[in-house]
Amino acid sequence: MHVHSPSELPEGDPFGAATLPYGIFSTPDAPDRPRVGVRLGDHVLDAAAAAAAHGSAHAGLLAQPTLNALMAAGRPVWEAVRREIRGWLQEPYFLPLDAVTLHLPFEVADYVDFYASEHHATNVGRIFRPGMDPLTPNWKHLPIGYHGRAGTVVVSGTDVVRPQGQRKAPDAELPSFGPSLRLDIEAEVGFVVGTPAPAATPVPIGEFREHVFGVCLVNDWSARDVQAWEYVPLGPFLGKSFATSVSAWITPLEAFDAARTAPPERTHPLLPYLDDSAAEPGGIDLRIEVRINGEVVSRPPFASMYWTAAQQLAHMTVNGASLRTGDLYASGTVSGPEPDQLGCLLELTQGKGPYLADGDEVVLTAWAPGADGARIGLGEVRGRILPARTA
Ligand SMILES: O=C(O)/C=C/C(=O)CC(=O)CC(=O)O
Ligand SMILES: [Ca+2]
Ligand SMILES: [Mg+2]
Repeated sequence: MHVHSPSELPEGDPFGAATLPYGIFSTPDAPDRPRVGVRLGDHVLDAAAAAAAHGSAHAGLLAQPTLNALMAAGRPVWEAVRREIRGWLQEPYFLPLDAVTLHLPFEVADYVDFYASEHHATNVGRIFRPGMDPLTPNWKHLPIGYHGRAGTVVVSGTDVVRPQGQRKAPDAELPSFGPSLRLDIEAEVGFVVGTPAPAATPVPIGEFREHVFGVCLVNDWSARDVQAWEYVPLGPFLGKSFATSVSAWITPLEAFDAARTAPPERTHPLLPYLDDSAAEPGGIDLRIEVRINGEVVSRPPFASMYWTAAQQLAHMTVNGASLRTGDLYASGTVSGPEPDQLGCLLELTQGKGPYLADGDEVVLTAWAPGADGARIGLGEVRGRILPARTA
């Protein structure tokens, strides 16, 4: 039942031979045998079958139901496997993408969400804290983040039930309980940790590549009414923990080498552990598109992010916190300087709404320039809102 991949992909296909993202798939005839697949165009390489047929030393890693074993194996193995996969692209181990089921690609260990877009932080600060400085005094000195809920990270295509909770309108005397009336999206880019790090051994900026396996798209669904009432003084909690969607494909970090770009100029001196002036350019020129019910509502530019993923990893571990295979950290909402580059409805509607309605479907896509005119895609992250389950 395997087929050959298409020998020619359309020019500029974001899933060409320069991308080759990893995912976990199963087929209808073997639904309980999820395994590693690699996307090429609109086909999936059955990497487990190809590895077994070739007697690859990595066949065991590719027959797993999650990417965690491969991710834990470390960069030399990641590079060896990628070389092997390139050698299998002309072979008959492919399945049509629409004939497989895609699963959550890795077991999420911890989930951290940052707040790294200066434009987003400024806009949200103005809306949530009018009359105060929109950027808090720490913002330019450290990448602000919070710990999210790893167990509610879901794969693209999973429906999202409208959350319920406490919310209090500014003019109401008391809080009330019910379905969120301000359900929002947050367009973000996620980084997936492969190589773990023991406690008390901070990961310097220069070691980012040794630890980060790949990149995905993230939609950090946010109930703004719940969030605005609950977050003082400890930050986001139930307003964001009900669901976080990730793409089914994890694109290897090195696929973005040609898209590396310098982050915006730093306006404040950085402590040495965050100083990236001598490191490889930490930004990535990823262009995101946000669609709601098929219509493009925004094009957030990831290159505009103030804090880089390498700085975020250095900051996450500088206190001695360990890293585990499967740790996911997201960039924070990606918003650019222009009104059509904002990464959430809170900003796109200047806090006035409308927010998501039941039945709305949100799709995030993104691509970055590769070498020789290629496009490097991130897999889409798709989610539809289902009505709240009220009693
Ligand atoms: O500034 C606030 O009070 C709230 C900020 C957010 O909701 C943003 C958040 O989750 C972090 C991010 O995605 O940038
Ligand atoms: Ca977020
Ligand atoms: Mg979330």
